[in-house]
Amino acid sequence: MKHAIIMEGIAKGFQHKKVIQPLDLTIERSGIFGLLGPSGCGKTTLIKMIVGLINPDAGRVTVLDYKVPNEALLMEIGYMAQSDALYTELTGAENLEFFAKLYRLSKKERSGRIRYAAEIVGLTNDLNTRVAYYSGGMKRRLSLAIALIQNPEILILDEPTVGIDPSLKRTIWQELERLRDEERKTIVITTHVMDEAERCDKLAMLREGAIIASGTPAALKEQYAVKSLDDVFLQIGGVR
Ligand SMILES: Nc1ncnc2c1ncn2[C@@H]1O[C@H](COP(=O)(O)OP(=O)(O)OP(=O)(O)O)[C@@H](O)[C@H]1O
Repeated sequence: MKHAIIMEGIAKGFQHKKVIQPLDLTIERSGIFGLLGPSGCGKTTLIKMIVGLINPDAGRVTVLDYKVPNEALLMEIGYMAQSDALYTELTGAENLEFFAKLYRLSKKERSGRIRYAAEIVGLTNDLNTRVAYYSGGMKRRLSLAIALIQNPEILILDEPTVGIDPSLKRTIWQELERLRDEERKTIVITTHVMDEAERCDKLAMLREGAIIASGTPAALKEQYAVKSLDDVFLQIGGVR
């Protein structure tokens, strides 16, 4: 299987407003794919359709050869949403334990995966604190740890590093690259941050629900004859 994600003829509207124009998108296995575009262009809507959280009005989504939605796929997708869905009355460790159990990991697997995920997001020393006392950034990090917990084939991360300090951001990116290189994982991220976009293998740029450019960061810069992805972004976001 060459492609992890195939979207064909996908369209979506909310209350008569077209949010995703009919579009096709394929995402290869084992790579980091970035979705870029101005606020409100439809990035989150698009990834929610990959995860199976919302149904497209038209078209078909296939993930790892399964037609979405599919229950078996839940095990294979780690999803970090933009808003945190955490149990604030529980500690960080209890949240991780809860999700690890949901994915039916054995006791031994659970403790190993919790240790790993907490380490990656720098929460090892805060695991026994109730999430109600976490800062915004700590909650984001816990959400990322939950996305990693069952060791999924595909990670879908909606602005994963917002509110995360530069040194931890570096650790997280190193781990995403390791997951791609050593474990052949597929990672899809949305971002507004251009240095992150530079690290993606491929990008799709969205505007008003349509993909208006896609390719490697280098190819996009060449296409728009500019030196930085910021300039590509500005042209796409600004020029109509
Ligand atoms: N459930 C909904 N009901 C109505 N409108 C919605 C709904 N979800 C999204 N929208 C609208 O769809 C458009 C695209 O939203 P979406 O969240 O996909 O954008 P985005 O590119 O992820 O934005 P951002 O970068 O700000 O997160 C917006 O105009 C938004 O208001």
